[in-house]
Amino acid sequence: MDMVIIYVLAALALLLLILLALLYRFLARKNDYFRNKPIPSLPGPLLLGATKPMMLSRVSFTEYVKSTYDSFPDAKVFGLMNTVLPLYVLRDPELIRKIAVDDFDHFTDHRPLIGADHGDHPNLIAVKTLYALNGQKWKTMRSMVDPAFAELNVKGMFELIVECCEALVTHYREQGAKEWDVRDVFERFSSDVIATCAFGIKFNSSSDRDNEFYRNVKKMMVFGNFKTQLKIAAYWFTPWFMNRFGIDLISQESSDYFSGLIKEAVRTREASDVIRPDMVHQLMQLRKGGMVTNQQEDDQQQEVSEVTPSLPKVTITESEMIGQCWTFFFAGFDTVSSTLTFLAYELALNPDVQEKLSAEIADIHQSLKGRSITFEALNTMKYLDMVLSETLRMWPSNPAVDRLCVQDYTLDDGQGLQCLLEKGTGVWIPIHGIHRDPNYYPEPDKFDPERFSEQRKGEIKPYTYLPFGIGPRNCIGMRFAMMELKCMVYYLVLNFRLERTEKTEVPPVFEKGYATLGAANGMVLKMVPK
Ligand code: HEM
Repeated sequence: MDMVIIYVLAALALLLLILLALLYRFLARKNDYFRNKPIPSLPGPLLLGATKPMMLSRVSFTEYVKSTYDSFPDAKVFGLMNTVLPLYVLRDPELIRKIAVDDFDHFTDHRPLIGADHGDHPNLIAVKTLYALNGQKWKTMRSMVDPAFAELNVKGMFELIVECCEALVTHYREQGAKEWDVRDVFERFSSDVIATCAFGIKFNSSSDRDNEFYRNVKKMMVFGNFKTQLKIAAYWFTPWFMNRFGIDLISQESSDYFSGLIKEAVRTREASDVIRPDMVHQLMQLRKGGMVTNQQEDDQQQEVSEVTPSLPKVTITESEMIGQCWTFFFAGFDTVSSTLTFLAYELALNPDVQEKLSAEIADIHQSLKGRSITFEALNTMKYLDMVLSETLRMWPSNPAVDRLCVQDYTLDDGQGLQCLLEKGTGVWIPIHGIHRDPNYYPEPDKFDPERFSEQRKGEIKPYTYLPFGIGPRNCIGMRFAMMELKCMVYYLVLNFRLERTEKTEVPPVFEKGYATLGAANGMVLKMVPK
């Protein structure tokens, strides 16, 4: 009897060994993906691939993109394994154009970084944001929300942003000349703008420092903790499982709080006919009116118009509406606050640039004779635009953007390089590497807004300046972001001189791991009221 048990156990152990060996062989083959490709590639261990240092949070995403970009100075494209996914890293601007613009229909999707909308579980919100949607659902949603980000509608939100800027400078002026962690200053600002523009509620997080909205934002926007990193890994490896069981990136508590705010705003407005020029209003209009589209109907939410049956009328559901307001968090919180943080840092380190910008702002302020800044006046400020453009070149908040290949594609540079990109593989556009490449930007580590002057901006090679991404899937919030950033910089420089202190970390230390650009230890600067 004992012998039987021993045999069974031995057989099971053998079976396990065989399974492990097969798994090892499968993963090893996968990891060897680029061996027979006509392009160079970066080696890496099984499972973590060449992205190991970033996945183990030993380096920041920004540093990782730069070092890998520099690994193959003569290659137009190279390969690396991002965990178990083969990624083609495009170094050549022409190939970037081909993939992200000309042949976009082969690369319409993102990898499932924060989940993929395979089902319609009511718990899931992150996967309903525009960034996470893929395929036809993305196309339909993008064309629906596009008008909300058009110039006229963005301009409608200008006054709301001015109110946030004025509240911020009033508070910090009252504190006198003092050192501040400007990352914290701008995160509070970013949160107030999202509250007023996307959720329809006013907060002043500079003076009311412990308000519930900001507290909830801070709780939610922590992506570095173990639990969240584990969820992100699970979205990559088993997106269908996460969706099937409704496991969202956002905790249930945060989801309930923010969704509740939007539902409440909708109820109040429906009851009172109040019109506020914000995103809730835009999306409510969309819900009421729907949108006529020629796109294929593959979505339960599409209704066929009675008048023109061939043109389905698409409306937005409540959970999709909530998802689009959430987009502001995922896409517009860190991006805006980190750009402002690094802009303030550069102004403190480059007093000549700060002085020139201050002079332009003072001129405009004088011409307004004490009135608040206007949308039109802001857009006449050329030097402000140059300073912001240079900040976004040196410090793009998204160091790289990705695309997922949805149909086999032959990459052809027209000069002998031909390489098959299979469906399911990924593509990276290494923005930070390109922006710091001396071939495109001489002295790339120098903060020099003159690169974007009327005389010199023509020297910038097409497809080498990509802070907002590229092609039909670029940043839909670009206009909104530029307005928000410029408005804040106007008020900041009008009211304060920014100074470097002993506590200012030069160069800055970046947050480690797979995250957008962020100053790990904050960014201490002195704000001296003028
Ligand atoms: C400094 C500010 C910002 C920067 C640098 C920035 C940059 C980017 C980049 C690089 C992408 C990916 C584009 C691509 O893959 O080609 C993106 C996507 C996106 N951004 Fe922004 N962004 C900023 C602010 C905002 C704001 C304020 C919003 C407002 C909601 C926003 C909404 C979005 C959305 C919805 C997407 C996904 C678009 C899609 O997949 O169709 N962004 N952004």
